[in-house]
Order: sequence, then structure tokens, then C-alpha cells
Amino acid sequence: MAPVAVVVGPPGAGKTTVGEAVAALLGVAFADTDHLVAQRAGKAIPEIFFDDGEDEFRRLERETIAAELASFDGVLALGGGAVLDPGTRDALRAQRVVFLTVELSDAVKRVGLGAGRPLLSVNPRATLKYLMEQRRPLYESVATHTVKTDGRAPDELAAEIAALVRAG
Ligand SMILES: Nc1ncnc2c1ncn2[C@@H]1O[C@H](COP(=O)(O)OP(=O)(O)O)[C@@H](O)[C@H]1O
Ligand SMILES: O=C(O)C1=C[C@@H](OP(=O)(O)O)[C@@H](O)[C@H](O)C1
Ligand SMILES: [Mg+2]
Repeated sequence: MAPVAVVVGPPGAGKTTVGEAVAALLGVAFADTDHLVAQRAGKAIPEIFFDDGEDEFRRLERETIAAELASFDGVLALGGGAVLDPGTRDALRAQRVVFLTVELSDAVKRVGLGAGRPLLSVNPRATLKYLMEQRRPLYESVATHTVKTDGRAPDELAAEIAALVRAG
């Protein structure tokens, strides 16, 4: 069993929002690894970073993704930093992976002051710029499809991605 699609991209790309809409259009389940990690830890993501550190968050994230790739058959949205892990990138090579791209200006507007995203809680624009530059090659290395999201509504993007999945 494998997800019908895995959604990757930087914070603010719309992985959670668009991924959920794609699942609804396809009539399949939706899961977001951030949500699953928080559930597993019994606390919200900023609390995990604060209490336990980023390494512990990444460990939970890596294990959660491995488990979902083996057992989940809906649309799976990952956290923006999931692709930093080489084992996760390897596992994604057998999957349909949709990379949602976003330019810095739209990403900054979408994440606002970074509430709920501990890495962006200080200076979101500069941090996002750095994260996006550092990770772009990693997203590209796992993507089977790349979809630009700037200036496009989530519904329109979801329809395009659902069609792409239906087309196999
Ligand atoms: N295509 C879009 N156009 C405008 N706003 C969007 C778009 N996609 C997502 N958003 C908004 O941007 C914010 C971040 O979206 P989210 O789905 O959480 O992104 P991600 O999971 O990639 O970090 C949310 O407030 C969401 O409503
Ligand atoms: O980019 C990152 O390293 C992170 C992105 C977040 O997910 P979104 O990309 O859904 O915001 C979340 O996993 C955590 O705050 C770390
Ligand atoms: Mg998200």
C-alpha cells in the first residue's frame, strides 16, 4: 500500500491546504505528518521544538513518514523540512511526489509571523529565504510533478493535481 500522492514543498507552499482539497476531490483520506507527529508526541509542534528540540521532532517525523508510506493509501502532506532526511528522500523515490513551489513573496504572506512554525518565529522572511534556497534541490530530487502555486487559488491547484493523479 502507498499514498496516491505525497505533497512536498517549503512552508507556505500550501501542502496542508491543497493536499486536503486533492484528497476530497479524489474521495480518499488525507493525512498530514505534522498533525500525526503532534498526535504522537501529545503536544503541538512548537512545544516539541521547545521541550525536546528539533532533532527529536525530526526523529518523530522520519518514523511517522516511514510508517505512513508503508500503510496509508490517501493523500499525504509532509512538513516542509521532511526532505532534509536522506532516508526519507530515498523512500520517496518510489512514490508519486508533488512538489508545490512558491516564490518568497507569496510564501511570506502565507506564513505571516510564523505562528505554529517554530523555525519561522524569528525573522520569517530571511529564514524562509534561506530554507527555500537550501532545500530547493532536495524537493527537486524527489519530485515526480512540480506545480507552481503563486497567485493561484487552492481549489484550482487541487483540481490540477487531482487530474494528474487520475491520469496515473
Ligand atoms: N494557493 C494559495 N493561495 C493563497 N493562500 C494559500 C494558498 N495555499 C495555502 N494558502 C494559505 O497559506 C497558509 C499556509 O498554507 P498551508 O497549507 O499550511 O501550507 P504548508 O502546509 O505548505 O506550510 C494558510 O493560511 C493557507 O490558507
Ligand atoms: O520547514 C520546516 O522545517 C517545518 C515545516 C512545518 O511544516 P509546514 O511546511 O507544513 O509548515 C513543520 O513541519 C515544522 O514547523 C518544521
Ligand atoms: Mg503544512
